[in-house]
Amino acid sequence: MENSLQLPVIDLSSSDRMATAQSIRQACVDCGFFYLVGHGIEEDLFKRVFEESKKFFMLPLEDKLKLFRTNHRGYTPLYAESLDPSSSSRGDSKEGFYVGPLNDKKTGEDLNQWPPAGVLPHWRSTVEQYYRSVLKVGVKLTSLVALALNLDEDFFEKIGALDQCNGFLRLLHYPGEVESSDRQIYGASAHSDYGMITLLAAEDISGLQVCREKFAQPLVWEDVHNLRGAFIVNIGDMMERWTNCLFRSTLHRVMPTGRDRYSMALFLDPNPNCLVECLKSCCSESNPPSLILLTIPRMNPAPDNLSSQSSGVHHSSDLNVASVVGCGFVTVVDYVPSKDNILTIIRLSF
Ligand SMILES: O=C(O)CCC(=O)C(=O)O
Ligand SMILES: [Fe+2]
Repeated sequence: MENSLQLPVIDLSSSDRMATAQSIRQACVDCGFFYLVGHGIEEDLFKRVFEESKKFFMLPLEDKLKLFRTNHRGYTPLYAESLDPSSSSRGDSKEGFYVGPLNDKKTGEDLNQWPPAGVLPHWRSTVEQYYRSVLKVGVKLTSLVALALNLDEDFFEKIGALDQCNGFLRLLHYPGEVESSDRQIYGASAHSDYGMITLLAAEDISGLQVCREKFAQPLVWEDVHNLRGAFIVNIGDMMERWTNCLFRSTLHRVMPTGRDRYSMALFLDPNPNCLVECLKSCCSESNPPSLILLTIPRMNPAPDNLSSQSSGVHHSSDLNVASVVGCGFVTVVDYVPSKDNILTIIRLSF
């Protein structure tokens, strides 16, 4: 049964930071999703960046493919990925364009790819302006998230999570017309996001759904509607891990609506060198850390086209986690294959 979900509204501009932090805590514990208003980004900037995004996706495929994703930046064509590898669909019916950190502080180089200025003259400046603005909002929000966890507001900065700020902006286009198929087609199949927080801006077309109980059967999906001018914010897996599952990294997906849909997601990920471990304030003797990280040597050869997968529940044929841990109830939460090892994050139920 599909219902509509009323998300709480958080005002980033409120002067009562403690009250705002408390509302964020409630939202993250209840559902892991909320609307963010008072963020200070002008409507005109959203409008301009959506216009540029549409211009890019309207280019001939061969031009877009010249910017095919490398270094996690650039174009990903329709059906190129499936966020839920267990789904039987042919791939997600969406195309995207990733923009990473604007310059690498270590090397000074910009690894991003940009459409040629001769083709889209305002593209780079508009997208860069939006990237900087939304990243600033995201960083400001992390200080409130820290307060919401009874931590110092610069906690995530102090532990290095925000070093060389690892924000990835993804422009997305879900075509209105999808191939006819006897299999279910998803715009984005069920997944949770990997990082700390995600800030999503979507045009006024629905399609986003969340499932508040990712381990329930059957899964219940609820529509999330757009709130004009607001970001839809959600908690990612790393934040769930920091908080010992107190803050929820909620399963979500995008369904085709029959109309073209454009959205842009900023994924604020922790710096890759930052150790994400259960916060002291989120565990105790009676509430031990419930997510455990295991590195298991591979028994089967790795496929050539490895990509890390992390979301929802994954089952792997070449590992038997329960026997490794010797514990009755084990759910594989994340599953990150590499050439020689499988990094697996499991949830223990005692
Ligand atoms: O486009 C949307 O509404 C959601 C996109 C999303 O969930 C993602 O890319 O992770
Ligand atoms: Fe997502």
